[in-house]
Amino acid sequence: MASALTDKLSRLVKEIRGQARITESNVADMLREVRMALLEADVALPVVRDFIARVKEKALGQEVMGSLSPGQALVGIVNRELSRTMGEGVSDINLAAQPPAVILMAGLQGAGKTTTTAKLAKHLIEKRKKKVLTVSGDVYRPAAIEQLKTVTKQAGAEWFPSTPDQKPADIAAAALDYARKHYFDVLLVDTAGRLAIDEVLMNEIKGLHALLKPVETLFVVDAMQGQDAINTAKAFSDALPLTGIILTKTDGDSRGGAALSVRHVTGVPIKFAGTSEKIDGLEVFDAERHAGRVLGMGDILALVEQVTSGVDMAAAQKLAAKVKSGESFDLNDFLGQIQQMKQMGGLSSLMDKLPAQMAAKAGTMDMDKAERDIRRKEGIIYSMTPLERRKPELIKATRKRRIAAGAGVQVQEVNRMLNEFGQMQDMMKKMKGGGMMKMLKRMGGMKGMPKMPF
Ligand SMILES: Nc1nc2c(ncn2[C@@H]2O[C@H](COP(=O)(O)OP(=O)(O)OP(=O)(O)O)[C@@H](O)[C@H]2O)c(=O)[nH]1
Repeated sequence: MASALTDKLSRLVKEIRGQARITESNVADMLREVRMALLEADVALPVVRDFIARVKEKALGQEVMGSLSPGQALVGIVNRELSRTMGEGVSDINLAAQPPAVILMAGLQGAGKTTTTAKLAKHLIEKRKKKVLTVSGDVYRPAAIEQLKTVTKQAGAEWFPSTPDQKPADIAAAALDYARKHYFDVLLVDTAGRLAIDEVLMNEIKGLHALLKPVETLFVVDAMQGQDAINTAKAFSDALPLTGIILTKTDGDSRGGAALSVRHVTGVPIKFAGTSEKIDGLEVFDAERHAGRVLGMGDILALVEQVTSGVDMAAAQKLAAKVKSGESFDLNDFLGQIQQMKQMGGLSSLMDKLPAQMAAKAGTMDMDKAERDIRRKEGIIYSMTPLERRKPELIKATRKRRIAAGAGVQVQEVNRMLNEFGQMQDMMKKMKGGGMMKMLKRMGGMKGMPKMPF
């Protein structure tokens, strides 16, 4: 799905290149694709509509900078707007209250509240150096209290006992009293999972909120939850003054569009993301990374930007034309290619941006070694005269020794470089195209990669 969208978008990026402005007509198709991508990622329809309208408003009439096409500029706007929407106000847990600061956890059944309560306890102990007490107000699911006890122990926090025959309000009051008397900094209150349509249970959690006056009321929501997330979030945020969202199960294979819907209707920040079932599987929410995932593009946008901003298009095209016309590829051209790659941030930086499956294939290469090798080659070429760069076959043994000394390498290395260069020249003749251009174009043709805009 992800690569299909990337393919579509990059095709459209290519189609509308060469126009100086973003207009209604040149981006209509692209916006349609973005809309489809968001719907496929389970973002709720009203949220998609609103989002597209905002992007359009931002984008229309915008001048397109430098070598970017309107399509590329638009993809950039979409991505930035998506992360801005999800990322604004992102912050750690607010503990600015007379201790104990109470944190109330709310959400649907199975959203991951109990697990997340313990993860949060661990986070507050380790990162904020707090003394943390947990308590379960879930008197409906018999195993829930025991589950919280077990995970609290794993987190290294203290657990306050409760039993299924107690009222949640009584449990909460007793826990709060205990936390005060024993100087706890934070009291985490886990609650029963409830459906928003269950009025009795919704009233119960409202009562808990009134009693505990929590500094944080966190809505725990499963990233795998589809279109319905918007209704759930709305009902919870109507009933409770939510202060933040924790998105769980982001390690699942959903595209996590629920995040955008939930953020949109509640207006509160997504503070953390659950990344595994384990106790340490909690991360501060990274809006940018999540935006890429919702769009299904990974770091591809960054790569497009890097490639298009780094490559001197004119030089690359000249080189391609030169080789195509049968003129020979010389060491000056080779040097030019090395320099272009450096401008793009070097090999390892390019590799970092590749989609996971390609990066895994490339992972067997020793990047540091490859980059060192390229730098040495560059040094060797710099020690040659312009004529030698054009016609390396003229280089005699004595000159080779001089060149090696100039570049600070062994003569064998100069020989190896010249041999490799010879092989490359042969390959170029066969390919009838520029090396770097060809490589980029090939990358563009690969699954999951954008077509290059030339
Ligand atoms: N993979 C993954 N699993 C998670 C994550 N968070 C929670 N889970 C799992 O989701 C399931 C439900 O989690 P619970 O913490 O029991 O959910 P709950 O909201 O307390 O459930 P109720 O008490 O029934 O309302 C458990 O199997 C957890 O291990 C996460 O971030 N990633």
